[in-house]
Amino acid sequence: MQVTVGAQALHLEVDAAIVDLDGTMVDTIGDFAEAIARMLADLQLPALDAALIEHMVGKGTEHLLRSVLAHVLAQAGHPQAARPEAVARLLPTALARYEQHYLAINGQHSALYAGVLEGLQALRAGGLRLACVTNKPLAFTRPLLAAKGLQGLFEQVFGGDSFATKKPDPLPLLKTCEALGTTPARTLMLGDSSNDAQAARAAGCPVVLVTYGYNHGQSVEAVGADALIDSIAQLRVV
Ligand SMILES: O=C(O)COP(=O)(O)O
Ligand SMILES: [Mg+2]
Repeated sequence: MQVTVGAQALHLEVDAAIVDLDGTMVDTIGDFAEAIARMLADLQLPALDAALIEHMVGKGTEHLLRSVLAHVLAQAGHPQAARPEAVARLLPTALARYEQHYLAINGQHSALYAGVLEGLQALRAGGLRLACVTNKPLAFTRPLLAAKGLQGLFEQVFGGDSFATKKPDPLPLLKTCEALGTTPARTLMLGDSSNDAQAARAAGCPVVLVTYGYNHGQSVEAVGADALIDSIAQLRVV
């Protein structure tokens, strides 16, 4: 079917859409900040400026916690040469504490972006098939989708630990197309960051990015998506 993008001239011939989660459907920075704050307190490490978290989200939990620990140690004046070793030493406990805290607060400090529910429901009603592919661990993803009333929209849900690699590697998108029985060329990637765009390009999927997400704190203008939208409700099946 044909999907139009707001008032733009672009028409996409697609059968399905793969939708990213953090920064695209749900503003989860508050959840990340809370779980990180509790983890750092457990490890008796100083707190992190919450504004920095947005720049570190997008490549999964381990990458996030490595970035957080490196930053906190640097702030505390830990010598640079010894930092990788200190991060590696702290990481297993940090991961365990973080996972426990994240699961306890999942969804409580996060909110759906405007237009997500209506936009996705309209796409579904128009016959577009939907899958969710996130770099978030699956154990965090399913309860969050349920808490925000999104779970029924998706035929397939995959997390950052569902496959051998995460976005920006194309494998999660290729595997999702396989699961849906669609071709990448007719499967739209809808995301908020360069990870989504790079994965889509490498897989051969068209890609539309939202302008309000994280993208490592940088504008999505330069990422090279087929289109940018301010709301998922701008996508329409015609
Ligand atoms: O948890 C992350 O690192 C980001 O997840 P996303 O792929 O849903 O943006
Ligand atoms: Mg995202």
